[in-house]
Amino acid sequence: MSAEATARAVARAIDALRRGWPVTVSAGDRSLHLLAVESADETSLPAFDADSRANILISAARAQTLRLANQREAADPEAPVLVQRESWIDLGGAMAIADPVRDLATPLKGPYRALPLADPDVASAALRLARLAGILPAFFVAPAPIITEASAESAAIVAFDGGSQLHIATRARLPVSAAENAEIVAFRTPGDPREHVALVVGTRDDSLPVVRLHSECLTGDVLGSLKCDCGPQLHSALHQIAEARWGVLLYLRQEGRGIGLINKLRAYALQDQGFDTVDANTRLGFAIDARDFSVAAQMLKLLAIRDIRLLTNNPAKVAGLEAEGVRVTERVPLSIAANPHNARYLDTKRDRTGHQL
Ligand SMILES: Nc1nc2c(ncn2[C@@H]2O[C@H](COP(=O)(O)OP(=O)(O)OP(=O)(O)O)[C@@H](O)[C@H]2O)c(=O)[nH]1
Ligand SMILES: [Zn+2]
Repeated sequence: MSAEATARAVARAIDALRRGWPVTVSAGDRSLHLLAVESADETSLPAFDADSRANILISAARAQTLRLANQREAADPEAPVLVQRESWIDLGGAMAIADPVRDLATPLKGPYRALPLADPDVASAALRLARLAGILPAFFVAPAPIITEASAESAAIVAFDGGSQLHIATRARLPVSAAENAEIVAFRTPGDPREHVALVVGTRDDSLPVVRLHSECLTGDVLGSLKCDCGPQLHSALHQIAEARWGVLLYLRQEGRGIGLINKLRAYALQDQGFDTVDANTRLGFAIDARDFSVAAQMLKLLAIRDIRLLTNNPAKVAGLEAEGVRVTERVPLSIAANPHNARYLDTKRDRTGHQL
């Protein structure tokens, strides 16, 4: 299959997962037939697994909270773990395994036992697919081969994130309140519905552009959430770029550090229970930061920009760009005054995710 065909297969599998349809993830002749726990219901589950024998695939990070009786601790929080299906684990029980927000309300049953995984690479790709679909990383695994709605290859799922075949779809003048002289450039990847954009501000010349990589935050960017610093960072970045000779704001559709809006809001519900932003992601079964900044490097390349001054407090953004051949000649900090609602979040970024101010 061509790269575009395999990417399309991944897109179909993402769509199927969100609709609650079973999918197959495979590598060569090794396959897992899966039904997402989050989108399963009283009709789809018995159709998928008539004898209630489907084991449940989750990530190591989530398994750690569930305290599986015989699990060895995995170094990788996103490593796959297969939980043995016990007779008392019905759909509600599976949801309690999948969704940490319910941990306080549903005192967890147990003990849970881990089973050996025959194809950990295929299972890992399945967990990654759940993240791309913006659902909880938890699946029923069919005990025997079945026919599913969509089938994706594990290598294509891994490649999907990188924005292969990214291209400029269109561009237009877009005067904004921070800068009347601006142009919006829209990017597209076949098969990936996330449309990233760049706002090129000012008139390009030989000087180094000031660049900001901004990951989408609906709550902060649009609703003015006080829980994070995204909205003020977005506006401050636009003004700083406008004050420079020229520059670019890349608006990356990586809501919730790449776990999607609904999973981010689940992380907020966990923060209401007392967990910080790092532990909330881990309890959901995700990495602390699931973003891939190589797509930003590709966008810069398509804009013919190689050397930049980068507005950020996050060294991972500098490293992510440099690994893809962008030269960050200077990191310019972007600090925002704290408020009572985001002070802990900003402290956590400084203390636990290496942000520098
Ligand atoms: N999962 C999760 N995502 C969050 C949370 N708070 C904010 N975000 C997301 O974090 C991203 C904001 O990160 P950025 O401002 O781009 O980058 P950063 O890593 O903080 O680095 P800077 O460049 O220093 O701002 C957005 O996608 C937000 O939706 C949270 O508590 N949990
Ligand atoms: Zn935010």
